[in-house]
Amino acid sequence: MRIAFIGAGAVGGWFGGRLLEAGHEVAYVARGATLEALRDQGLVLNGAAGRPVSAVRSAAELGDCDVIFLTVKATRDTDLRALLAGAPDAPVAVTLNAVDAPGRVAEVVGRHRTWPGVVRGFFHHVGPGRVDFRGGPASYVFGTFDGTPHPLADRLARELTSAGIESRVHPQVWLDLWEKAMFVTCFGALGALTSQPLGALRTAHRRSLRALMEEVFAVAVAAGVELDGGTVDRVMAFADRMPATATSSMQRDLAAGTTGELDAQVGAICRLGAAHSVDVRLHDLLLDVLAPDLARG
Ligand SMILES: NC(=O)C1=CN([C@@H]2O[C@H](COP(=O)(O)OP(=O)(O)OC[C@H]3O[C@@H](n4cnc5c(N)ncnc54)[C@H](OP(=O)(O)O)[C@@H]3O)[C@@H](O)[C@H]2O)C=CC1
Ligand SMILES: CC(C)(CO)C(=O)C(=O)O
Repeated sequence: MRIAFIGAGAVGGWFGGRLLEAGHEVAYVARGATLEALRDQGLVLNGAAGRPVSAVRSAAELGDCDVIFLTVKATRDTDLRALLAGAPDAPVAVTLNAVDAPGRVAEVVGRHRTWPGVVRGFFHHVGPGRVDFRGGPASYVFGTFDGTPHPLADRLARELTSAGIESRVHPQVWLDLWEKAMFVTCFGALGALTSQPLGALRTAHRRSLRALMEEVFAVAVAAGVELDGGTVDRVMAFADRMPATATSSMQRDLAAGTTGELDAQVGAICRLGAAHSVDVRLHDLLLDVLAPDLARG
């Protein structure tokens, strides 16, 4: 397959690198030092030798491809319309940790071309064109926007799995998207507040972690997402299985002094809570403490 990635960071770098190793044609939209590094040294996974890969400045330069992965972060500066301008007419597989990201992509390319998806695994962008995998499942669960089967989606799932990224098409991908949000938003924000990794959050701060997840559950249900009653237990059990030293990318961004995806993750829960009259006071408090400017709008 010919697969494009908009964003050559942790997730885009790892996924593209594995697909390259499996013999697929991969092209990146990148910028600055990452663009130069990809052109000069190729893509480096876990410190191995660089693999040559195609890299361009904009989606309009990509040429035909089967699927476009959107692998940028959902920060306040992320301009999806600009990133997708002139992109080839292919499905856009979304990897962003933000429950409203697929809807925003669909506003640009249409629902028929938007595949919401969920990445699991701990990927680190360790330098321009350099990515490390630091454990977890390395998986991608995705689906079409309305759950309609699509042969190309089935093929992508097979090819990703053969390339070492466990993948499947989920007929109700929104359930998984919210389940992932429950994990990453709660552990990332609580981790940022306490400056602790997952191991401490699921022990010393277990009650708070669970209470945050219960707020996300209530918002999802109020928004019409039919999560089952065992969801919070399942997400806590997932948190128990992940590495104790794990931190979320949002937590690391906050520690580095930027708000990163705080608005797209915590802010989204606050906004949806307000829209559906759900009490999300813990999320409101986190936003207020971690980024008072964002909380004030
Ligand atoms: N990292 C992880 O383990 C996981 C991340 N996720 C989610 O996946 C998404 C991507 O995260 P992650 O890969 O960690 O993020 P990274 O910051 O590592 O990668 C994003 C990349 O997008 C690039 N980018 C941003 N804007 C542009 C632009 N206008 N043109 C070209 N390139 C651009 C950045 O470039 P530059 O380097 O120049 O800033 C960066 O290389 C996020 O929503 C995250 O929450 C989900 C599961 C796991
Ligand atoms: C926590 C993690 C690694 C889980 O996959 C993640 O999604 C992130 O860091 O953004």
